[in-house]
Amino acid sequence: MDEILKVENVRKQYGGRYNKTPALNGVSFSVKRSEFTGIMGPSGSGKTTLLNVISTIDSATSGNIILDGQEVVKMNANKSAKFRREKLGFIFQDYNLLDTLNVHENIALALSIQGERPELIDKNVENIARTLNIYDILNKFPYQISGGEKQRVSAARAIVTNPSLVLADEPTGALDSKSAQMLMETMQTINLEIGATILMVTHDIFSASFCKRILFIKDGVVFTELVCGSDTRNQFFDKILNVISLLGGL
Ligand SMILES: Nc1ncnc2c1ncn2[C@@H]1O[C@H](COP(=O)(O)OP(=O)(O)OP(=O)(O)O)[C@@H](O)[C@H]1O
Repeated sequence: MDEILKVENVRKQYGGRYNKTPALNGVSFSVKRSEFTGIMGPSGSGKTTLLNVISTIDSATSGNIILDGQEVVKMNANKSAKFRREKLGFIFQDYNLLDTLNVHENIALALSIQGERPELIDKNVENIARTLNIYDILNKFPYQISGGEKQRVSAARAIVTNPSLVLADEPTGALDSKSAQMLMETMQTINLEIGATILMVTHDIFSASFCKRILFIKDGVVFTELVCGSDTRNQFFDKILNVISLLGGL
């Protein structure tokens, strides 16, 4: 497996000369193609900042980030908007679906913006909807579906463009435990069956136990990492719990 993402000694400081807040203090790690990696760490440890600098929503103060061969840190605004559209998929805690579009249109939007042919768009949307078990709700609007279904629609929307990397920030944060389990099974499907590379921030050990590797962030650096290897999900859950106890909780 080749490396799709390389994060090298990335620092991020918020504020000006007199009110500096260091958020990232030299983070380094890499992610291989088709890996499902989790990021865990205490509140304020820099997890969201890390996703934001990888996705060019925010700029790093120093360091280097290379995604699919492109240097992210030096991109100008025009290039980074195109980069986000073409290379990244996003799944947020609050879904971010457009209320005036139905499920099919929400999933199709990025492909329409890219100017894909309507027949191809329909085919892609329908294929993903079947895989993620949301085919029957394609004509419904976001207000007519459950939170769990909304999040599976967000997952479909995130991968319909076949992005190099899917970034998920607390995707199960607003879900009850049954919907959270269904979403994590969905994430596993897009990882194993579609081969999507996923980087997911979560506080939730159950959600994290679906990952193949967890990076633990503390005070803006990678403190340690755990690899699932041949562990069962329950064994991996226990190992994650141990590291979190060592960190003094999340
Ligand atoms: N826009 C900002 N301006 C100034 N400081 C910020 C800003 N965003 C984040 N910070 C600070 O940077 C640090 C890291 O924040 P970040 O949101 O990345 O943490 P986090 O690990 O995602 O936390 P949580 O788990 O609570 O969401 C914190 O000290 C936070 O207060």
